[in-house]
Amino acid sequence: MAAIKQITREAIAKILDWNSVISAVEEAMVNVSERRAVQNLRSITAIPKTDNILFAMPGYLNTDKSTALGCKLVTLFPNNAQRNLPSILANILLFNENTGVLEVIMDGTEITAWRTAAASVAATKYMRDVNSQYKTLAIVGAGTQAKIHAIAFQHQFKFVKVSYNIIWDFITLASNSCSSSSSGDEELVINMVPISTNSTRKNKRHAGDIVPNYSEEVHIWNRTYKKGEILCEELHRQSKIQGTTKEYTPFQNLEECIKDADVIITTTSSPIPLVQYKWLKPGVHINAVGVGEAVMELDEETYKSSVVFIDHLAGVEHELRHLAEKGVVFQGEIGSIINGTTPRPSSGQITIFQSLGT
Ligand SMILES: NC(=O)C1=CN([C@@H]2O[C@H](COP(=O)(O)OP(=O)(O)OC[C@H]3O[C@@H](n4cnc5c(N)ncnc54)[C@H](OP(=O)(O)O)[C@@H]3O)[C@@H](O)[C@H]2O)C=CC1
Ligand SMILES: O=C([O-])C1=[NH+]CCC1
Repeated sequence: MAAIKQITREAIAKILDWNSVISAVEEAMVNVSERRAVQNLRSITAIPKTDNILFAMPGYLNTDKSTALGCKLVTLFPNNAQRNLPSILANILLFNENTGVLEVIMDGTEITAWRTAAASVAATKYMRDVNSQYKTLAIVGAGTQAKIHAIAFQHQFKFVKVSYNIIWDFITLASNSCSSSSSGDEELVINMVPISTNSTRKNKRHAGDIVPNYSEEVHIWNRTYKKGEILCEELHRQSKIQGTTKEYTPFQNLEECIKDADVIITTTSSPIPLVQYKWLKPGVHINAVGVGEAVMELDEETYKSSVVFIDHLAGVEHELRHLAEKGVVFQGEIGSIINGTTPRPSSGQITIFQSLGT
């Protein structure tokens, strides 16, 4: 038998890019919904007297483009941060579908991180109106998923509101002479500011100059505030290197963090609800990503007052039975919105993508 090919985490990380991962995940979601992909219930082995879990996630795909028989094995060890290891570690095994011979073992840790964020991106794109404007993104948590979601969402949606001040020589704030327009996902707001009060004068700005202000529109709340602060600094540094100068703000208070958000992403292992319905802005979209034996990031009222879509119906019926028993209705899979068999929710409704994973 031929040697098993091994693909390392570093090799995988080099070839991932957002456009490819997002479109592959969207295609996978459609394949799941059209039952071209065989995705059985995953097995969950909870290790007694710990919070640790081993997931086995087998699958088979047979489409015009590709066939694959594989199994992802994932460990969730929530206290791994103390050991300087990721909480989620994954390996993917690929078999020859004619002989059953194991051909490839690839590291799945990076793929799991990117795939999960790409699924939330796809859900946000398809559950919301195509013309939605996104100004404020709030992320709950500051671990691996929080960081990769921040990067993926900035790639896809650009959540930063840019306002421009035009410097004037005279005081004129007549609103009909202010112009406002939008381009893409960014909002352009032109404010007229009398030059006598504009501090940029000492920097030799001239009347008529347009001065960009970047407002801080990515909010991050974390149980351990310091880690949220460190993540914000890291994301800000990275965006500066890329020349995009985005701002990320850490919050001490969760309500303050999420109350103005257009999109919220929850990425924690909290066993008690963090997000409360009474704090939410009408029409907000939530991607609920935290998953585990007892994880519950949104309160019951939020689920019951929202349109809830998921990634894999059978998996959700099995693993989130407790929510269904409380009356939470799962409307369908994201794949069925992407392929056009289910309409996207109407705007104004609070929407939730409850992610389980694959
Ligand atoms: N849906 C999917 O497809 C996937 C889901 N996941 C799930 O996403 C979640 C995050 O994973 P990952 O980012 O890798 O994990 P990390 O360990 O990197 O981050 C965990 C985050 O959860 C926070 N947290 C843990 N316990 C609590 C609590 N009781 N109350 C509030 N916050 C808490 C931590 O805060 P602090 O810094 O204070 O410790 C930290 O911000 C997990 O539940 C995981 O199972 C992961 C991959 C795929
Ligand atoms: O998709 C995935 O790999 C996981 N979902 C929940 C924990 C791991």
